[in-house]
Amino acid sequence: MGNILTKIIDEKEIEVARLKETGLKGEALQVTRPSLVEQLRTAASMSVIAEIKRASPSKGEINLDVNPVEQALTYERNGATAISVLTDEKFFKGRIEDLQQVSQHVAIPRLCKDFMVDEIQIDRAYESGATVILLIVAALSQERLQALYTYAKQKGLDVLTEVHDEEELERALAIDAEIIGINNRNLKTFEVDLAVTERLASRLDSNRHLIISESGIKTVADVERVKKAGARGILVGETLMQAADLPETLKQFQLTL
Ligand SMILES: O=P(O)(O)OC[C@@H](O)[C@@H](O)c1c[nH]c2ccccc12
Repeated sequence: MGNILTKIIDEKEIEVARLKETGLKGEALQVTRPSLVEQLRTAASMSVIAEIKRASPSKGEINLDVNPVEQALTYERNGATAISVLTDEKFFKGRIEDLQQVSQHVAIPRLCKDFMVDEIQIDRAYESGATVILLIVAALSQERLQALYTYAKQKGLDVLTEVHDEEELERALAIDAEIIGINNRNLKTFEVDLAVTERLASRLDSNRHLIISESGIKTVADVERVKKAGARGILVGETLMQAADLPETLKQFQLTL
């Protein structure tokens, strides 16, 4: 306890209370909503979920001046499977408006990357054009995990269920999660190790579960490594936000499966 994840979750509870007071728009953006599951299942090459990430608690500033729409369009043009938009303001310097704008400009799936603790955040993500939400197993009781998962699926959203160790993986399997994100970064200590993907993916049937390796992917060798472990997709933020040649880097990561 006393780690960054607990701190973020405490902050989210406050944000949710505020959100409930203000209320939502009550109308969703009229945008196409392609299925990420479908894309992952049929892809012949490594799927890249490319992230819009200005800053993070572990790295500080990453790219504060980014234009989210321009960045998302570059991702889409160069073969990204989906766009991940960090919408947390306090710790990641994102905003929900980034997701709204990106959703109006790209046709590929959009992941609302935030710390979901309440249904109202899922409603807001949907209104803002998301097609996928993230659920972090470490941040939720089993009961809340199940409830939020069911709620999101009922709205037609895909769910990326994030795990970091064996116990969390068991909990993800218990709710029958289909897309499993293995986070190489420990959200409590910030330590990054691609061996986490290797260890946890070896416990999964990669035909049944869609495995996404998340965080710390920097080189084509890293992509090779998680591909060998059974990943169908990778979630990449920092490396793409800081790439000297973004189109080239992004294309290189799309290894044939
Ligand atoms: O910038 P990286 O190391 O490529 O990581 C991207 C993504 O995996 C990371 O942003 C992330 C994974 N899970 C999260 C949960 C909350 C916030 C952020 C994350």
